[in-house]
Amino acid sequence: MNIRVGQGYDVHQLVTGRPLILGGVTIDHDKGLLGHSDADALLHAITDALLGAVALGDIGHHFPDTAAQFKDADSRVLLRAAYQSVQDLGWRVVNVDTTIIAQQPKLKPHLLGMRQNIAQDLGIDIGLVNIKGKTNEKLGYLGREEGIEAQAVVLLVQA
Ligand SMILES: Nc1ccn([C@@H]2O[C@H](COP(=O)(O)O)[C@@H](O)[C@H]2O)c(=O)n1
Ligand SMILES: C[C@@]1(CO)OP(=O)(O)OP(=O)(O)OC[C@H]1O
Repeated sequence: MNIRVGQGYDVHQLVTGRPLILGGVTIDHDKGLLGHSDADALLHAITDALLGAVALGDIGHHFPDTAAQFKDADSRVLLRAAYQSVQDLGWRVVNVDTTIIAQQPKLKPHLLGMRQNIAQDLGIDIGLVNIKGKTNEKLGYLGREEGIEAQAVVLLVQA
């Protein structure tokens, strides 16, 4: 059986006047993430993990932040497109494990919705998608609520 592992990371700045979107869920908060797209750091980390597992580069290579077509893009669309490229090479996701590092807000009430979105976009059972929320114990730029970081690991098997 052929298997592959992929790892992804993303961070976006938290600013006023932007919506906070993580895992495709819009979270009520006084600040949101800044980016060329909707700046969904969690979905970007998963997208990079998928692409990384099959040596297809990274999200910026496939969806450049210089391209007008990706301005304010829905990161679920980018995730699905990246996963299609992975599937076209004969691979499918076994499971996804992720961590979001956010000093605020509390993510726990939103995790189920995020998992549902990701499971739907990858066509897998929700039990194969995990999201862990962490503060940064008030340390550094994450602890000062200047940004939110996400990390992801995916396992693929040859379909
Ligand atoms: N933005 C966050 C951060 C954390 N949680 C939950 O709180 C637990 C404790 O977090 P620490 O960073 O203090 O270890 C964590 O395990 C999460 O369950 C959260 O929901 N949202
Ligand atoms: C997604 C893209 C494209 O809209 O823009 P951003 O929202 O800035 O996100 P980033 O994590 O820098 O990833 C790559 C970009 O090309």
